[in-house]
Amino acid sequence: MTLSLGCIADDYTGASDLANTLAKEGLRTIQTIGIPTDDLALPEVDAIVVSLKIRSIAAPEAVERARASDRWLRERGADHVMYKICSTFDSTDSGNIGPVLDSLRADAGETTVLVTPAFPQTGRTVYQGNLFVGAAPLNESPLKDHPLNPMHDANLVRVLARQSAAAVGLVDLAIVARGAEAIVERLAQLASDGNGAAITDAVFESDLEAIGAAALRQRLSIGASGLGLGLARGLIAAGTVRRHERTAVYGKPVGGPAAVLAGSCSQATLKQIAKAEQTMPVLRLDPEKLMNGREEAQLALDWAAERMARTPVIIASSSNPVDVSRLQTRYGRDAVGKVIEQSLAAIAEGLVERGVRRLIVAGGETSGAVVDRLAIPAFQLGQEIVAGVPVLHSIGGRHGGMVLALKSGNFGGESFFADALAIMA
Ligand SMILES: Nc1ncnc2c1ncn2[C@@H]1O[C@H](COP(=O)(O)OP(=O)(O)OP(=O)(O)O)[C@@H](O)[C@H]1O
Ligand SMILES: O=C(O)[C@@H](O)C(=O)CO
Repeated sequence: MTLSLGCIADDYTGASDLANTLAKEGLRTIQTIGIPTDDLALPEVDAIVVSLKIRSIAAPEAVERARASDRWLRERGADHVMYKICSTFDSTDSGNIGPVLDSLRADAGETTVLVTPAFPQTGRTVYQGNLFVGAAPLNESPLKDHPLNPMHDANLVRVLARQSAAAVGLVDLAIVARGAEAIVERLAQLASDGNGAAITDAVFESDLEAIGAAALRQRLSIGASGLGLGLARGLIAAGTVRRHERTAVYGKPVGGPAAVLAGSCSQATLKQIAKAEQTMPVLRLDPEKLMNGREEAQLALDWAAERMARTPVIIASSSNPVDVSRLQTRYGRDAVGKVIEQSLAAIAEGLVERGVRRLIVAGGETSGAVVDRLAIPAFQLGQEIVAGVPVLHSIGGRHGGMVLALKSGNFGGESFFADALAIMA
């Protein structure tokens, strides 16, 4: 297999978001969980998205995993590798976007790496280096209260410069609007001024097309699904890849009981749980009890077992920002995140042992913990549920065919869970 595009995603929901975009744009794409073992049979594809769980771990480990994935993708023919980050630039002053950028840039021998988290389909736009979530600057959006990486600065030139050893410049919208050649020229100018990275403005899909065409002249780019759209269109326009309609991969419906696990505390997920509560049973876990032992997870499984033959069930740890911050002050942010993720992963395993084969997970870190626990090696892309969230069909793994949806915390409308269940046969 010779890849036309290699991608590394810093979390699993982000990976399925990107894989969905690439498939929608006509690239035959699969999502792998980490670097697959040699014995995993993969179909012929144009792009692979290697999903990592490195957004919130220590920077040196994140760097090591990203570099290994980059080497694996390039050995399979990928001339261009995109590092997929969150469209809300989720990170802290110690990383991990900057440190990964520095190391992949050195490995690729790149001068100035193009960086843009813009994804207009979900309301993420970048203007004069400032990231907007809908109409709000990043630091005024719900991301200011994120449990793991609260975002307090919308100016990405500043944010990235705090994390990276490289100087960071800007390719502004006026240049982007002039097209790919103007972007390439600006990158060359930024390189000669000593910049190792360039935050790139984008508001419309046409901006992303110009950005994609310019980025393909380089070996490395960093961004969210909007950049993926630009790269995919660029590869097709250049004739490197032939456009493929997304094919049905599903075979027989897997059927059986269905469940939703939510660890995301984003406002979107909180609203989706509240809406679903009107039509299906929801168990709200007590996070304090989860911190203090295993019984809460066992009780959740017993609760689900009584109901799931009749109806899909939702089990959620999600809380509002005040309760999240109270728990974190008591036990520490990392410990809380980890314990709750592992509790939800244990519940997922128990549900699957009890026959669940259709599973929706809300939250990137949560999805990572669940998919790792279930040891699913890769996914083929199914139908899009909403922008950024596809149906995923497992490839390999010890539980046979499963259908999953890994929902980024902030994605989807209020009726997301019911909508997803309706198409996850
Ligand atoms: N009640 C709670 N109190 C504190 N932390 C919680 C609670 N429930 C879940 N968490 C933790 O909050 C974090 C949520 O992160 P996760 O990535 O799963 O969701 P998200 O950030 O909304 O999604 P995404 O990364 O896709 O945008 C996890 O580490 C989870 O364990
Ligand atoms: O880019 C996004 O917003 C999502 O794919 C994501 O990465 C959230 O975890």
